[in-house]
Amino acid sequence: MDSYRQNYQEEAIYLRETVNYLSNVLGMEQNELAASKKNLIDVRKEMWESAVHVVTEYEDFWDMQQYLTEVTVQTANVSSDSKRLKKYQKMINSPYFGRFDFSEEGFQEKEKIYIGLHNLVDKDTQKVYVYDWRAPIASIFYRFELGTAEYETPVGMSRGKVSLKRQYKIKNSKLKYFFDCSVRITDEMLQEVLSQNASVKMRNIVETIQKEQDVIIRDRDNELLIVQGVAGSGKTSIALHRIAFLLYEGLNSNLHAHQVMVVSPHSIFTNYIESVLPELGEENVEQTTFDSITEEILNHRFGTDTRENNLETLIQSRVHNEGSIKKESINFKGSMDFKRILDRLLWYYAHHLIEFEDVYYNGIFLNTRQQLKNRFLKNDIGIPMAKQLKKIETMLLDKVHPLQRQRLNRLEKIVERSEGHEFEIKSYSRWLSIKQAGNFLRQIQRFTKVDYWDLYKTLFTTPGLMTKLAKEIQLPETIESIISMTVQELQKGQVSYEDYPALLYLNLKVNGSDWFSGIKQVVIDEAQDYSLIQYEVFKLLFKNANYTVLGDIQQTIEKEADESLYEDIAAVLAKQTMVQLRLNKGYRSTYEINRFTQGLLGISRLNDSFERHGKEPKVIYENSIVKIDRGIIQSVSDFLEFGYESVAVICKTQEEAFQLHSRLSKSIPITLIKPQTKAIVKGALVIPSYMAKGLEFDAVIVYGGEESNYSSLMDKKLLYIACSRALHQLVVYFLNYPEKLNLKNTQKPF
Ligand SMILES: Nc1ncnc2c1ncn2[C@@H]1O[C@H](COP(=O)(O)OP(=O)(O)OP(=O)(O)O)[C@@H](O)[C@H]1O
Repeated sequence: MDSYRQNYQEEAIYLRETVNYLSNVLGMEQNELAASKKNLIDVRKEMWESAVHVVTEYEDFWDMQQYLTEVTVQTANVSSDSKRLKKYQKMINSPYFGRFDFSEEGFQEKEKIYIGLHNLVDKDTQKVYVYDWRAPIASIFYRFELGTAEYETPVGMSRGKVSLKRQYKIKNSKLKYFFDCSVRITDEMLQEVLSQNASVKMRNIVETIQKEQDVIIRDRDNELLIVQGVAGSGKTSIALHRIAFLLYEGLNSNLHAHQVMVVSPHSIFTNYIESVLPELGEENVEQTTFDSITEEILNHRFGTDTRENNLETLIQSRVHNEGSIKKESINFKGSMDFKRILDRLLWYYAHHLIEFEDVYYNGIFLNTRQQLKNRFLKNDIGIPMAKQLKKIETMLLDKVHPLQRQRLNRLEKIVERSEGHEFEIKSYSRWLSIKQAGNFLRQIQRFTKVDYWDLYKTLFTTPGLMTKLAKEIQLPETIESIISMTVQELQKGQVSYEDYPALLYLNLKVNGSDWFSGIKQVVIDEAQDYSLIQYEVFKLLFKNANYTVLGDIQQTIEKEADESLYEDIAAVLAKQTMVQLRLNKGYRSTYEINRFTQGLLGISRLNDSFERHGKEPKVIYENSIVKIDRGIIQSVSDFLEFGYESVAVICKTQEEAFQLHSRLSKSIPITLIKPQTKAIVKGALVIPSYMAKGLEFDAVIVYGGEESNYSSLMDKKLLYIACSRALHQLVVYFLNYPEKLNLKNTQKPF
């Protein structure tokens, strides 16, 4: 018998043993779940039949409480039993995907380590059938070639030798094939995974995690992990696998899914990634977008301007002068300089703009204005301003309280003497007393109430205040235009999108925040899209959290940014330990598409890309829109016919997408993706470039329009983002020849 067949037989036997054990476990788990469900029903029934339904005495309450506790315990049992059952059900289809043989230093025996989605251990014999991919020893599989290897254990590094690495394809509990990979996880498996169709949901990559990705996933030493990764390098996938890893680790350190927050760019993205963790056997974590944080904390006070609206305005108005002021305004209002000005505004307000008054109650002296001011400014423990002022208000009201009683007595005497209220002396006096107390409260609230919105308006509407506060800070040359643009908007009662982070910052500084204080881990994807003030807001919101921040400088569109952004982010978040890592290899697109997209940005030294080959991208230019439309319709039909499941026609703006969709939809079924869209569907769709960020499609058709459409650097980045969404095929349509873009592979000269 040749060695492959012999190995095959051995592997088939091991798989059978594993599946048999799993089937037994599944049977037991099913029984346990059935038992715990029955217990829950019994307890509920007993509670309904025996416990009192109306609590009248303390004993009733006690009785009820005991039932409720029992119901809670049984519900938790059902939930954990069904979670375990699901885990094993998922495992039985494919219990493991990899193996390596490891001889640990100091031990004779060679261990066969099988790696799968979860641990599988025989409770009686302690035999480990499968190790969870997140277990410390499993890191060897992802990081080491044949030969010496090491992994971290709670008592230090453990070293040894790897003598075999093997990968498996197991489906429906049957071994399809396996192969040995002497160097690293072979490209063969990765080729197969990457050549599949794109899905409307992101998938897990646990079988093919690459070494450099594994380093990021398993980092435990740093409170802040920053990753710069090129398009398609796996940043989002890794972020999610990292969460799964941290939750696994968290079994000991008590990290739970509800303590993890993923900040996503938009709700389509939220929907796109939400199945990965459940696929990995973990509960879904909290997800939010900056826009929903804004809405929630600012309590819908300023309308509903969204990031998408803002981008749309910015991209469309670029050609006009207001575009550049708008851009300057966005840059300035998101900068650390502006944050410093806001800090000074808060200081200035506290020291100069709160008009404390001497306080009397019915002629009785309570406090001088100076006493109140001193008390307010002596804020050793940094209580937020609004809370500090509230304390002063409470102190004054406490002083007034006993005086109010005396005042009521006096009022009763006065009312008694006056005409017209003989039969309502008490109630009328009380009414007078309440009215006077209200007046007193309004009087002190002239200085104890502070509104972050008033503060912000003051900054822009008080002549010279911005310059005064900006001492030694370099204001933009266009500051006067920015101020007058802002004042005009404020006068119309409008608040621009770029004002939101500053308003949030002021709000959180003035009122304090306990909104997300329970969050222990924060993942910020598309990190390049947030301004430094937004990071200041994150820092105030997620005070007690560690951060994983992932971005790609090449995909920045609102502002000019370089890699110093990451240093700035690190400075803002100010964590004790941090590391910055890079992912330079793109996995999403074919080699040809990768080369093309990088050429768009004029990158001379091309980033690495995984060598999966496909067709060269095409650039087609036509001399009329009608011909372009006809071409797009043909391309969409060809791609769908070929078997691609997702074909995206990417336009620069929403406006363009809308127009194009209304023309195309007369000839083919095609979906328009709008800012309100919550989820991507299969088939053909039209989508604006900035909404396609983070997503991917089998084939991408870029509607280029006029060449001038993509002439500025920001536009080129939009084009880059659009093109880098393609997995297998890319076509770009232009109206007339795009001279300046220096595109290769142009076809169809007319
Ligand atoms: N190790 C891997 N094994 C299999 N697939 C991978 C691997 N790494 C990345 N991929 C695939 O590459 C594609 C891109 O991954 P992902 O979206 O996470 O990249 P990204 O860096 O966030 O991209 P972008 O910045 O362009 O949005 C996905 O289809 C993902 O499944």
